[in-house]
This record gives sequence, C-alpha cells and structure tokens, in this order.
Amino acid sequence: MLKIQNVTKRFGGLVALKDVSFELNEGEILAIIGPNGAGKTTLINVISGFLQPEEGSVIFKGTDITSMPPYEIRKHGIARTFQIVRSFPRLTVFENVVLGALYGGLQLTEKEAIERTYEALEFVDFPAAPDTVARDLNTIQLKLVALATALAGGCDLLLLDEVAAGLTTAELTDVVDLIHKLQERGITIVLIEHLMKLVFGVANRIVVLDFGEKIAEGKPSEIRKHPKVIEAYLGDKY
Ligand SMILES: Nc1ncnc2c1ncn2[C@@H]1O[C@H](COP(=O)(O)OP(=O)(O)OP(=O)(O)O)[C@@H](O)[C@H]1O
Repeated sequence: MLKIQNVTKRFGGLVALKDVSFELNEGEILAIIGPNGAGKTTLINVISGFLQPEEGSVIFKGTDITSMPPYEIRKHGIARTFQIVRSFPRLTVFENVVLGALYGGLQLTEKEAIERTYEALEFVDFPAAPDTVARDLNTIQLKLVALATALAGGCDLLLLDEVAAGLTTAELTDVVDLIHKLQERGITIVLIEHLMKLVFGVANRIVVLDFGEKIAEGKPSEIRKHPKVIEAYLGDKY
C-alpha cells in the first residue's frame, strides 16, 4: 500500500532520515519506534507532505506522492494526528469534525458531511456533547476529536503520532480498543510510540529507527530480541 524508498531528509548538516526504505501492507498496524530524535516524526512529516525529502520517494497505492502538498495527500486518503493535539479551540467538537469531513479525502455534500461527522463521533465513542467548545476539552477528548476528524474525511491510511502520550491507564485501554476497531474497519495504521506496552500489544510489524537509520524491521517477537534494538533502545526490560 505504501512504499518508502531510500528516503533521506536533512536539516542543514543534520541527517534526520538516512536512506530509509520499507513497505506497508494494506490492513496492517505498523509501529515506528526508536530513541528521541531518531527521525520518527520526520518520517511521518515526509509521508504526509509536511516535509519534502532531499532524496527518495513515497509511493501510495502506486502513485508517487513525494512532492505533493499535505492537502493533496489528504485527498488521496492519508490522514494524520499530531504529537501535540491541534484543534480549532473556539469551534465546537461538531464544527471541528465537520471541517475534517468537508476538507478530507471525500467530495461530500453538506448533508453527507454532517452524517459522517455524527457517525465518526459515535465510532470513537466521544464522551461529551458535540456542541462542547474545543478549548474546554481534556487530552483524551482532543485526541478523540482528532481521530473523528480523520475518519469523517475518509482515510485509508492513518498516521498516529504518539497517541498514548498524556493518557491515564484506563484511557490507554480505550485507545488500544479503538486502534483495533479502526483496523477492523479496514484502516491501515502507522503509529509512532514510546510506550512499548501499546506497541507490543497492537503492532503487526515494527520498524526501528536510530539516528535516522533503519536498524531493524520485523514482527514484535523478532524486535523484542533483536540485539541492535536492545542496545539502541529497548534495553533488557522487554
Ligand atoms: N524542523 C527541524 N529543523 C531542524 N532540525 C529538526 C527539525 N525537525 C526535526 N529536527 C531534528 O531531526 C532529528 C529527528 O527529529 P524527530 O522529531 O523526527 O525525532 P523523533 O524520533 O520523532 O523524536 P521524539 O521521539 O523525541 O519525538 C532530531 O535531531 C531533531 O532535532
């Protein structure tokens, strides 16, 4: 579904991604892990068009999306969430999500956008009234709005940047259930995560970055015992 081919991204003299290649299969959950500064968010930014790589290409369903702007990539069915959750703080939950529906990957009429908004809020089991103003939401509610926004606009590939950060243990359980529910709905997921409990609980495959380089790729059971990954990131506690 997605092919990352020899991607290199530099910030001045710093090589944030160095010749990174891997493939993503339709329907799977792929986790990208690695130490702070390894290049995980940079990779998500490259896939979603927020950054252009100096070398290499990103192919989505056979189309080269490398030089496309984010809004065009969104229209191809790739949605993302951010490490620091963003919303329009003065708009209501409903208004935030309906904007996602109207400007996502589908050409929706107003009526369809409204229907998809309610359906997406129901899917994520949004716990507050849709007319709640976004600035009054807590962390988990903001994350659910971001997920509903992605869903309402239609997405085949969802990129989740540290979705677990700032959540309580109970909220985390709900998010894990939701990630499984998204997969059952047919959505392919790439997640960046530091919380290994979540990674090993949901990922079908894992790519490991260290100083911008891919040092390992494989099933969770393989990654757990991979010597390079243990040395660079996991230590001996997993
Ligand atoms: N816009 C930028 N300008 C300059 N350097 C940047 C920029 N964005 C990222 N970097 C640098 O690139 C490297 C990779 O950063 P990135 O945010 O992708 O890492 P990460 O693996 O997501 O880290 P974390 O787990 O801490 O979020 C880091 O050294 C970072 O300081």
